[in-house]
Amino acid sequence: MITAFITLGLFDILDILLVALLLYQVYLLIRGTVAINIFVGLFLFYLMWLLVRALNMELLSSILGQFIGVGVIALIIVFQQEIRKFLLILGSRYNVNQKFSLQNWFTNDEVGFEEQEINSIATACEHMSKSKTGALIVIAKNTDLQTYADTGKIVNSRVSGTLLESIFFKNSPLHDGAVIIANNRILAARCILPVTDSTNIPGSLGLRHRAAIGMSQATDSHVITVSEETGNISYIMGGNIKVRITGVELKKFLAGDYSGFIV
Ligand SMILES: Nc1ncnc2c1ncn2[C@@H]1O[C@H](COP(=O)(O)OP(=O)(O)OP(=O)(O)O)[C@@H](O)[C@H]1O
Repeated sequence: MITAFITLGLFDILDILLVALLLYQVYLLIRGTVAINIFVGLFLFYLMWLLVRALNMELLSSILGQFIGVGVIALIIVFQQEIRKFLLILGSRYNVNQKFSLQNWFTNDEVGFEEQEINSIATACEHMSKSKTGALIVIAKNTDLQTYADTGKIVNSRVSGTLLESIFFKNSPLHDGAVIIANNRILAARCILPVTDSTNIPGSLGLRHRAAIGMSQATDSHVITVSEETGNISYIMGGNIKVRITGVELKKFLAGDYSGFIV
């Protein structure tokens, strides 16, 4: 044991750091969800197995060992959704599709949000906030949102504040569900988003906000909500929600997160 510590090399330290980083990322991913309880349960189970093995309790250790033996498969089944989310975030953060796309190597036409479009989204949200018109707007980054757009009605129109307001107008046939903005266009309306299973969301926030948080966890897109009940504007990204923001703050967030961004 002591020898092992004495021969601790550079790669061992790197190994430990990488495992710590991995565990931290897993913690960030499952923090606030029911998965954290399962994770703690499994960890305690593993510690117990180590303990009974160290105490040479043959029978118990072989029974627990049987479970540990199929542990990896059980982990994949239990954490199926989290593993999917982790790979999705990893894939879209170091983006695969766009950074390495041949098109980017040969063309220089970055399609970012123009200030005018950011302003029109923010102004529409301000108007809807004043009139207490509920809204749910997803703005794509790297992740392809076509599967989500397919759950609604395709609009495929230039980003316009007036159009956003008309879509969410209470009597409009498209007002229910979410609008998805991608590639600088309003791609679809009436879309259904995945609802988060996080347990640490204030009870005052209903399904619209839970769907916005869920979408920001499942993809790298950022989401805006306007509450029908309070008129509050919220900005959601990576599972975190900034509630009660002003139109000016919304413009600032959008400008920071999307200006010059290849969408
Ligand atoms: N999974 C979902 N995907 C897309 N839109 C959804 C989803 N869930 C709810 N919504 C939209 O949110 C609307 C309001 O839902 P709800 O009142 O439960 O949410 P809320 O967070 O309390 O919103 P508000 O503060 O506006 O009342 C629904 O009518 C629907 O348009």
